[in-house]
Amino acid sequence: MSKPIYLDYNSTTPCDPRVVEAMLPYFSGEFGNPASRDHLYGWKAKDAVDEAREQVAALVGAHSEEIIFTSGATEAINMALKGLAVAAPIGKNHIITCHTEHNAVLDTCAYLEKKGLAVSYLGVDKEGNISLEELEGSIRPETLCISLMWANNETGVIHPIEKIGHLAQKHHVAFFCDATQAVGKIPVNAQEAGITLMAFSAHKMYGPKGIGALYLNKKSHLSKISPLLNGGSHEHGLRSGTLNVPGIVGFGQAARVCAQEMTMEHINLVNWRDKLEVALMDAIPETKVNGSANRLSHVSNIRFPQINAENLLLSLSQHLALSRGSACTSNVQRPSHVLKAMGLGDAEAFGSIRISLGRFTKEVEMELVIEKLTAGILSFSPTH
Ligand SMILES: Cc1ncc(COP(=O)(O)O)c(C=O)c1O
Repeated sequence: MSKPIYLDYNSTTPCDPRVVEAMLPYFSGEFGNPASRDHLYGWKAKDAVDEAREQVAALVGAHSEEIIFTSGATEAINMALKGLAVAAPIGKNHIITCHTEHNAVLDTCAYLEKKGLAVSYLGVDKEGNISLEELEGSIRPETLCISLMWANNETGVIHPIEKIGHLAQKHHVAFFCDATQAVGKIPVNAQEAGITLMAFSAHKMYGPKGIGALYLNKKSHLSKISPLLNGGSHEHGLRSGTLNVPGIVGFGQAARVCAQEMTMEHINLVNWRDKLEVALMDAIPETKVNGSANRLSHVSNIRFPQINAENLLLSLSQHLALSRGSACTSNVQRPSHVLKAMGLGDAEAFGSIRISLGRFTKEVEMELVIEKLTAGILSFSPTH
């Protein structure tokens, strides 16, 4: 039986074969610990980590010493927000974020609220955009940090990052950005965007799972954080623990390939994504794209009238691997908090699916996707 067509690249991406090839020697032959300073095994591992750090830094407009390796974006987000809160000067105890952030940010903010910090949550309009006026009006003398994502994982909607960075600098507030869905997909330059700290993850950009990074702008006094993990003083004392050398090498290789190929990928994916949307809107009346204005080229969050996305995707699962939004972490079916924040009702949110294309999507697959989706949706329609 052939595998279903994978259309869930925002959840995770397959490791690029070039990434796997680069990683393989570091599991057994070159197994050294980069912290071993007294022999060749350690030196070779350190050289590989140094090179990968440079590759990752180059992709995001950073210097290599500004990259701290973590186990993924969730850890980097916790490290940034909790680390800032612990290291904050007395009286700096307010964070500004947004209702449409990933749960890694929202849950960390909820934790910090329980610890006594104040958090302001910005709303979004029906396209998923924040208001810069609301953002600036929310900044208080005690504001420690603005935490806003680069691109949304459910809709692909892109925030005006440079303008947010400018506001943060104007008011001397740290700007933490969850750039997990943007890095490797669109040009990201943390320094030019005025970002103080930034989280991202290898498995969203054709690298391995279990490795990510936190960018810390070394020039900014606002980037001071306390570590979550104490131990061997790895990563400038900010993230102790023996480094995941194969993962780091894979991350570096993934960054190198993305830097070379992301512009071409964008051109293909935006074409196919748009064709898909037009075909679905033509075939099924009242089909609407959620957050269509300014978004990543490979993402479509689309809603159909009178369907239940969970049932639809289950019925199509033999042919298509699609998702309802963010990967489900519980058995409870709740409407997407992102779509609700954009003003959708429960039924509209439950009737929405996320299609995310990627590097290994083929143009010839699009016909089958359109055919299967259209037939599936029409078979659920009560008038059919
Ligand atoms: C926007 C965003 N932030 C954070 C994360 C968490 O990333 P990781 O799986 O590397 O912890 C994800 C993954 O779904 C994401 O999409």
